[in-house]
Amino acid sequence: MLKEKVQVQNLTKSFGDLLVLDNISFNVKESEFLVIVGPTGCGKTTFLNSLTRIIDINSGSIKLDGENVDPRKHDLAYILQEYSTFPWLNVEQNIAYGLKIKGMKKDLIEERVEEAIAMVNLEKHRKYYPGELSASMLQRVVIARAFATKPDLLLMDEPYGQLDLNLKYKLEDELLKLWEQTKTTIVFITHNIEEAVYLSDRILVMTNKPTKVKTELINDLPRPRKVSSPDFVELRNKVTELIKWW
Ligand SMILES: Nc1ncnc2c1ncn2[C@@H]1O[C@H](COP(=O)(O)OP(=O)(O)OP(=O)(O)O)[C@@H](O)[C@H]1O
Repeated sequence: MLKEKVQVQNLTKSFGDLLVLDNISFNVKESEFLVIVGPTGCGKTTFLNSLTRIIDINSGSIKLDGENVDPRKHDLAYILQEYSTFPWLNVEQNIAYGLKIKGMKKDLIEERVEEAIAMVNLEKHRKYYPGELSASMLQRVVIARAFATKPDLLLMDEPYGQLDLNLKYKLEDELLKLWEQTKTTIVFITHNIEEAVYLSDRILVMTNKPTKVKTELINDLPRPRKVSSPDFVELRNKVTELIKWW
């Protein structure tokens, strides 16, 4: 039995009179790939900001490994839609940045950077600056930087939302490979139902605001998944029916 890594209990958040997150509870198991899907404006960002304590919540709790989540204590890695590389740092330096901030020793930083560069096949581009890299390479730098910290939890908010389809598929496959290798616990938020079915172990479907967990679906389709297989299409249609925010 895998242990519960994240426990969200009765999480409620409002801005003034606007109730955004309405008594949300769910758990994430260690090494699980959880995908959250929900309508635009349902409070994804509010949820991520609550998790990382950027904003205060009204009530409830978010626990990581049994303790109240605390970015100073826990290693939380974020991958967002915007490429958040530092243009004045090269690939190696970008990957090392978060490790330096954590005060890690130089030897360990070098080891982690090497490992991460190899994981995403950026050996030949280690001295390149972001302005010299393609979109796919930039995304790999961001991924490498996140995995280099060996995070307790990796949070991904629509990371591939703006990429063209072929590139998106390629990066999704790379992400799955890294996830399988590292057994990282991932919470991935998306509007894209096909992406949710392709990636997830479990899908959490959220309602419109005030947002609650509408339902959850276990996704045990065998990997690698084929988007055209009947089982895939059936699950995709099921999630689509459940969401129907349009
Ligand atoms: N600081 C704030 N003050 C007031 N209202 C806010 C604040 N932050 C978010 N909101 C409101 O909370 C609701 C949820 O916003 P949030 O940005 O979390 O949604 P989202 O699901 O991330 O949106 P999208 O799907 O567009 O990315 C919105 O109605 C938004 O206007």
